[in-house]
Amino acid sequence: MSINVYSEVKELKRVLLHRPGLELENMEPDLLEELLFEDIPYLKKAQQEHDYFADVLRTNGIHVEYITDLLSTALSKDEIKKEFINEYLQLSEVKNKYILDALKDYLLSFDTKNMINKIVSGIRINEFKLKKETFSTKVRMNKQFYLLPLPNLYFQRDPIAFVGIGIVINKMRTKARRRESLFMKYVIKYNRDFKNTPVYYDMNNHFAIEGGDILILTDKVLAIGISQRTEPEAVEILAKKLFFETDESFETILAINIPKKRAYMHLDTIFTMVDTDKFLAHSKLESSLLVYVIKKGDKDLEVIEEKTSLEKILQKYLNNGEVKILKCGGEDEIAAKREQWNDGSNVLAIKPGVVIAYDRNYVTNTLLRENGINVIEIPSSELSRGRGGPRCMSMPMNRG
Ligand SMILES: NC(=O)NCCC[C@H](N)C(=O)O
Repeated sequence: MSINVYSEVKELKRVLLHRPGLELENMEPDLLEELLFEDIPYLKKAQQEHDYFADVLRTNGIHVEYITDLLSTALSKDEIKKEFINEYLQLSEVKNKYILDALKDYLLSFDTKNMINKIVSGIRINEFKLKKETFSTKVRMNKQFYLLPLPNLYFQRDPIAFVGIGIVINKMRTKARRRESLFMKYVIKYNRDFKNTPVYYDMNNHFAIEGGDILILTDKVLAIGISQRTEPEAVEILAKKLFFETDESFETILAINIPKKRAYMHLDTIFTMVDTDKFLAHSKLESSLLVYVIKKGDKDLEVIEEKTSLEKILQKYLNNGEVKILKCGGEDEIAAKREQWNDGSNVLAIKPGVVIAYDRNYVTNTLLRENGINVIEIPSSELSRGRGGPRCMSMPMNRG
């Protein structure tokens, strides 16, 4: 099934996930801030919740793929495995030659699937002994991990984005997540099912962009958050690529300037599309917005600034007078803050008007239902501790 994503809400046919694993158990309180977590999910329950999510998708006829399986197929030959490990260790900034060599040997001692699991879960200092110890290895090893875990990998929305028939391989803003994009880079390069997928942005670019900031509103209009994680230069590079170097149908990018703070981490933390004319947003979103409208000019990008309400801007550029924005938590201020904290604004549309949402955000879910949206709830005690919802946990590859 080819890559085809020209909408946020059209029928979802194929989606990419990562089932959380031992990487969650390699977090401890002193590492949380660096690893972008506020709490430690209980792995067994997080896996049950995630399996429930995947089952809901399958029950609705959606083909679920796991990133670790796709990578495992891509790393089918020894020399590709070695190339991947080299690049991964480089990105992990392992500089000491003795440690580097030991890590390469250690990783290559596993079969491909277990090697990938090791890379995701992280490698503790007490897992193996170095053949040679020196002053510098001693100093370097005065910590808990050779390689830190990738606990955010279950948020598959962020390291990449499928756009149209192509892929944006993201340069992640934080060191904690930078290595995640490498997984898809190798899938595109070496997994034959993906060999014709054009790459619209590469992780080697200097400027950060994350998939949670990229929303495909229609086949003509994208919304991209300029956020804590996505820089304007990256938006500019992507806009030029899409408009001038591809045959994609996109004509307009609404670059939405959102507050640069954790509570507004990505555009999809505060704003998701639930139907062709309905959106769900942070209750305080509208007052704080400046939107740059980027269009394809004759030779260069044309940019104008819009400062009216987001509803009006969407009505104008989606050419749809009916656009309505529902507020996370409704009119109850405490519920709005509580449910926003638990990713109430972050739902995944699987068809126009049908969304998957966390069960704990019941005020928002009721409001959605009152507005004609069919809400499928999934359990959320543990998954929500990573500060991402159903949209963050999934990367659509095909929407019909
Ligand atoms: N698109 C999203 O908002 N993804 C959620 C990412 C949460 C993760 N703990 C992070 O801080 O990157």
